[in-house]
Amino acid sequence: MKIVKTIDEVRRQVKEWKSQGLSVGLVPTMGYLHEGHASLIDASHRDNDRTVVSDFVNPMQFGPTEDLESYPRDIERDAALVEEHGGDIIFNPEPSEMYHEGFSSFVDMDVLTKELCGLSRPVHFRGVCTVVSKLFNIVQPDKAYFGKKDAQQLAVIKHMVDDLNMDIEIIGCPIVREEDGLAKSSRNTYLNDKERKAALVLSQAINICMDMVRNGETECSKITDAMKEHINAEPLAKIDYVKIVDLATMQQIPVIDRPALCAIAVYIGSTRLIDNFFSEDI
Ligand SMILES: Nc1ncnc2c1ncn2[C@@H]1O[C@H](COP(=O)(O)OP(=O)(O)OP(=O)(O)O)[C@@H](O)[C@H]1O
Ligand SMILES: CC(C)(CO)[C@@H](O)C(=O)[O-]
Ligand code: BAL
Repeated sequence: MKIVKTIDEVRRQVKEWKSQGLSVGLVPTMGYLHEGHASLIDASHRDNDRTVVSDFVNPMQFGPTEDLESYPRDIERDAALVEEHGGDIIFNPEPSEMYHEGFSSFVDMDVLTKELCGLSRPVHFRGVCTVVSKLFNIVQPDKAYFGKKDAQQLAVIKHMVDDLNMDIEIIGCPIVREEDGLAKSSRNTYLNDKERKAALVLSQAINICMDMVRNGETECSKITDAMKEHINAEPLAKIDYVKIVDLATMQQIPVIDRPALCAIAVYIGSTRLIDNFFSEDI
């Protein structure tokens, strides 16, 4: 398992693999890897001959008041996890390698990026689409793996690949949770003990939604009201959004009468966490 810092080196390696007829999977990450990332690496290792894991805290997807500087980083620990799960390369570029002086080309998207996280993080998806396009161009994988935890991101990437005719299969992988239900996330490390307990309101609210849908409730406002009531009872929690949207467009719907996504973002203290549930997964 190699840690690679330059675009040239990744390209040389992937070309060599492809000349031998080997298939290549890509797992894009921002590092500080946990079992959620490990599940994506496992899936890629199962499906492909070789797996590239990118490990890059992408400055372009952070707003000016967000946590770019404090985002946790530990490349040695990440390398051990990637090796353990059968990854072949970690691509860990410096920002200057990805964004050379004079960089001025962007990949942006309308509609899907204007709801949910895109409302609270207006520059976020332009940064994600741009860096993921670059990673796709650098690695040219057969398949790329994304977690359903970032459900809107997964929908946006699938849409981008379709719109721009990128010849890459996008695989969505299930959310990996802590034993008590909290979705695993690198940002969970920001939580103190009290906040860690309070953070359970996210998965509990998602469970409320799942139970109501399982019991036949289709009226979105009834479901989201029950979820909001539960979250608002926790003094450390502050709702960013609790919404049910059309999975294809990310626009809010009044009734669950098509494949839908229930998505939430909640501040626990100053840490913003997300969770969700795909109606199709019931
Ligand atoms: N709990 C999880 N289950 C499944 N996939 C996950 C999980 N957490 C992250 N991923 C996926 O891993 C990929 C890289 O995500 P990222 O490096 O941002 O990790 P993260 O833990 O989501 O970080 P953050 O705390 O910044 O949201 C994304 O496709 C993301 O959806
Ligand atoms: C896809 C991604 C690696 C792009 O920086 C990031 O948004 C993430 O970690 O989900
Ligand atoms: N997993 C999404 C990366 C971000 O929050 O910027």
